[in-house]
Amino acid sequence: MSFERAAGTKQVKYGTAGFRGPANDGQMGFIVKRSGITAALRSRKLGKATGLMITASHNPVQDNGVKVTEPLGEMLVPSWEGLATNLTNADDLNAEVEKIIKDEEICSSSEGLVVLGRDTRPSSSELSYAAAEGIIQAQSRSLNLGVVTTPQLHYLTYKINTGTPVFKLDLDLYYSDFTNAFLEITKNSANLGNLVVDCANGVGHLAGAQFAKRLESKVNVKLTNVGDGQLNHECGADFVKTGQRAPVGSEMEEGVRYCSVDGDADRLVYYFLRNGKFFLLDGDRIACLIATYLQKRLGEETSVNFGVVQTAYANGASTNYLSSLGIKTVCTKTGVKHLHHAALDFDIGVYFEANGHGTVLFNESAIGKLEKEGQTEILALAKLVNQTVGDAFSDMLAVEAVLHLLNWSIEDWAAMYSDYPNRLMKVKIANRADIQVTNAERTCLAPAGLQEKLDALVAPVTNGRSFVRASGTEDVVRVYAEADTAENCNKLSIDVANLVYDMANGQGDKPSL
Ligand SMILES: CC(=O)N[C@H]1[C@@H](OP(=O)(O)O)O[C@H](CO)[C@@H](O)[C@@H]1O
Ligand SMILES: [Mg+2]
Repeated sequence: MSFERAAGTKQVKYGTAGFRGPANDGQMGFIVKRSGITAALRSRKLGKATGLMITASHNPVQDNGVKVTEPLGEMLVPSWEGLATNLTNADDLNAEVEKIIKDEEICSSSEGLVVLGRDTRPSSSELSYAAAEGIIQAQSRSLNLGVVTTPQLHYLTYKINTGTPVFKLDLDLYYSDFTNAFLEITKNSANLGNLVVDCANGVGHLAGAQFAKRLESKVNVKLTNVGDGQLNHECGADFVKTGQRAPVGSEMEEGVRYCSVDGDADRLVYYFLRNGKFFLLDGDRIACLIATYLQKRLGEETSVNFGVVQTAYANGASTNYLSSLGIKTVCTKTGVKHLHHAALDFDIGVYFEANGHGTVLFNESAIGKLEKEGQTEILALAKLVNQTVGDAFSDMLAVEAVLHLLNWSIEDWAAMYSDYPNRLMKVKIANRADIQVTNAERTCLAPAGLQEKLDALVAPVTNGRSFVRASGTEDVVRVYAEADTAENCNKLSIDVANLVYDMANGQGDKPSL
């Protein structure tokens, strides 16, 4: 694999999920190497360690990708996304690096530190050499964690910047922090029963095995899709959420809780058999479960300001459920960095994308108020969630803990509300940049006139809701529709998809179900 960029190579853009693409078309080597340079320069600029994760998450095994992490585990700041894009597309790499060093006033004698991790894809190991090459070239050291989940990389990057010495940085820190928090919260509980975890044939099986062993006294965890099949193929959180069905390898039984993580273990969805039928509990439900718990425990007199952050893809029934309880909700653009940012406006911000990516953030003021109000249980929960980023395993432990604390079965959780029938479609158009949106992606500005026509299609449909936006990770326009019945929902989504196809230079076959 070459780590150099050939002149004239097509331009790439650092997007919602960093850089992603096929692992074997000759591009990913230089993209990852140059991301190593970006992460190193960012580290030198801040005088703190940054992180670099090689993964393409839920994408097929042939793909790969790379993302840079800020020192406290957040996603790369937007201004540096632009620098990452320029650096990766530069014909003259040295000149671009010099330009960034000058513009960002990076001290020439500074040295960076980049915490490096990778998933289990066959291409990831070689790509980590590309990353290391870039990091060294940019006058920095790399600390290679080897094969880790994305949230483990974020968490350990955070740890190294908050006092843990490099020589003590170890995955055991991650496992013990979260298992200790779980054991503390559940110390008075009996065994919590059976939980089957689909590991998507990815890196999650390593984390899953550790948690299963460390928590065996409390919950009987059984792992499936542990690397014996193809990564993300007919399994994993994305497959289960999109297809609304169980992954391969799950002969589902009544009375058992099931969950799936994705290829890099930062997304989680639950499911179970309800009256013999598959029933999905997605990111919206996880957010609602945690918010319900917080509201019950905080009570009416609390000074803690908490709320839930969603995107337009959140099922309308979940938003209605939260507002019926008087819980504040905010809608942001798609992409966890937007949700994370909005969640910081609350003392306790619960944020989840419908697809199962999310976490709960507790700010300093929340911790102070919780201590004053004697909320030891919620303080224990704050230690159980990985606040750096969405983390499938920490979220799984949080769900298990909250169900226990509420004394709820998975049936009780499912009974919170009934999802409105919904459908997500993809439409291929000549240039997806032609679709311009605003209002947290719920209103389309261009092409001119599209929104008015879309409104006219939605107006007659009971509980109808629909919006369109260009994907940040695929070359498609996404069409979302919701309605009172599956039939109305299907019709609305097809109508809106055809509207986009007709008004925005649709390519290939006309959309159909
Ligand atoms: C509808 C949907 O699920 N969109 C996903 C998807 O983004 P798009 O911009 O829609 O391609 O990938 C993102 C990165 O994983 C994730 O944050 C987001 O929720
Ligand atoms: Mg992922």
